[in-house]
Amino acid sequence: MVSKALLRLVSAVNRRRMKLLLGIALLAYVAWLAKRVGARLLLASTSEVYGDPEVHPQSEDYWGHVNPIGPRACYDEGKRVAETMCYAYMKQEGVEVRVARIFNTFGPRMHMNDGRVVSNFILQALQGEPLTVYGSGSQTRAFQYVSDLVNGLVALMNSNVSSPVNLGNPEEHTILEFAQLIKNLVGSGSEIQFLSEAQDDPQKRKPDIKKAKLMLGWEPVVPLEEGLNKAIHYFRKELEYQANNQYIPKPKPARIKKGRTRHS
Ligand SMILES: O=c1ccn([C@@H]2O[C@H](COP(=O)(O)OP(=O)(O)O[C@H]3OC[C@@H](O)[C@H](O)[C@H]3O)[C@@H](O)[C@H]2O)c(=O)[nH]1
Repeated sequence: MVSKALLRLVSAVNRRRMKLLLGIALLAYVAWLAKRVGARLLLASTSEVYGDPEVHPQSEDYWGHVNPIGPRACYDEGKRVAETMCYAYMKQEGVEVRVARIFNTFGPRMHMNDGRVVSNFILQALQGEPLTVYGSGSQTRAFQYVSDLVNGLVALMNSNVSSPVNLGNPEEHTILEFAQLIKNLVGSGSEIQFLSEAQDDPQKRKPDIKKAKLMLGWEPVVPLEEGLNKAIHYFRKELEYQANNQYIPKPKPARIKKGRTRHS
């Protein structure tokens, strides 16, 4: 009876809400398991907990600015509640937790269908397709290479820092600058196509990594262009393996406001 009702509930929720519910249920299970076996728990949290920030750059003591009913809310609030649960388990059950707030990360072996800006732009540039910039492209991001993140996570797990720590590369660029950089690195003749802005898209994002530097002795070492060249090499090879070489990443429609497409 209960399981039928649960099945109906699960089938009624869409994928995003499902992710939120399953994420919370899984974390509760993992935290319980960590307590049982005395393990240290790592939460891969995110810069999305800061939402569309009113503080710049974002340091760990900033509480964030998230729209709780917007299209990003399931992800953002899911990660926020995951942090809440970790610290409740730490205080009440004595579970050791480490919380990494991970900023935009990229590198080889990203999924072709990932949908995030790095893989979209590289795949579009490699195939001579327009690079799809959402909104004016004046919003900023700071991208870290995957090996820097891995080193940061290892340092965090080996540390005694139980409060949240930002892991990201503070080199900040507008998305338009980023599109032009990728075009140049690929040597692509693609045009830049401006699409409607994504709803609740954070307008500025850059990690304050003073805490990671001081308490973990960590900072990113891979320059943006070097990391991008490695990612470009990877995607070029992947495309060669595609049967028809016709894969074109599509902008994520669910997060784009309805409106007319503009061309540069
Ligand atoms: O094709 C695209 C894709 C994205 N964008 C823009 O590029 C920026 C970055 O978008 P992404 O989807 O790559 O990533 P976001 O910064 O929005 O969120 C990300 O950041 C933190 C992680 O935890 C999340 O998993 C990830 O979604 C946004 O401003 C977005 O609107 C484009 O202009 N064109």
